[in-house]
Amino acid sequence: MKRTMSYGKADVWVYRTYAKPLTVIRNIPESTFSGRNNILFGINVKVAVEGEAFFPSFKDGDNTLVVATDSMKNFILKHAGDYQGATQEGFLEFVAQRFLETYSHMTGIQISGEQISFEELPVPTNGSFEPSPLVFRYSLNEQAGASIEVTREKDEIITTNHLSSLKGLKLIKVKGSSFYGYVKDEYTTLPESHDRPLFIFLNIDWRYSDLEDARGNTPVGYVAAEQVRDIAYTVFHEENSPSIQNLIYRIGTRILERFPQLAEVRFESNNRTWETILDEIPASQEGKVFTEPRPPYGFQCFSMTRDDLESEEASK
Ligand SMILES: O=c1[nH]c(=O)c2[nH]c(=O)[nH]c2[nH]1
Repeated sequence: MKRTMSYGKADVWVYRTYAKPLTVIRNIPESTFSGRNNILFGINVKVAVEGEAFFPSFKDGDNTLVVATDSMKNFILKHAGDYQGATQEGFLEFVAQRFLETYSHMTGIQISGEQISFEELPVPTNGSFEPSPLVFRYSLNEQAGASIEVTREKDEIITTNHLSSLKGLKLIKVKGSSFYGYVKDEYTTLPESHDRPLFIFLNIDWRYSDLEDARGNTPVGYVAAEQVRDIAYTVFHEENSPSIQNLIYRIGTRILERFPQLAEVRFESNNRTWETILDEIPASQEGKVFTEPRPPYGFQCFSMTRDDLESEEASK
């Protein structure tokens, strides 16, 4: 069995100003997103390096070949200035390739990032409002993520894995969700609900058929996390859900329909349905009062490929 052995640096906060803008995005009906100006390109990077050459550092305390993780941090930051592209995926792959080119005893790099989002702020400009090109607001909302694996094989450096993601999307739908018809046995205490305030946390991952689209180097090939977010909330808005399981299936179907360049979509959802405290408020048409649910929470995991889409279309 292959041993686990890697080391690296996490929480490498990279802020690059005036990176190449991300333009030419595929237009989809669910989203007004048309690109990122990348005036601020911020990523929290984690890198892990692999190589048999590091074994003596673990076994014998021999640091001869150890590249200090502090130097890895500097390496990442320095290369943020050299990156010519417009996407997180492209940047991470670029850095990983440079690591293998620079240090011949490294054989594999696993690198991931979470984009730090800075929101545009409208400022009065020529009689209306335009986004300030100078001041941005740090956002604690959902984030775009990416992970890339690059390996040395003989004399070649190849990218062996990639995944893009949207992390921590939190959506509440105040009515129009149900959950009933499930198994009833001696363990069941949950009342059926025909209209619940459905609060969900979503992590969505997607994989491209062709990595060149993920790099952002092909016209309309890149799928922005903002567009995936917009599809997720639009489907939630449009359709009444009988369960989170079915909701994520429908979101996945829509994502695969809109983006033929994707091979796979994966979900991890959390059920954070609010607890109802007051079902009716006197003198209010339909107001209620809710609070946070008590732990524990439920979750769903599901992955879909284009085969699911084809069988979905065949059954229509
Ligand atoms: O959408 C849901 N799916 C479940 O499987 C489940 N189980 C549960 O208790 N509540 C819910 N909600």
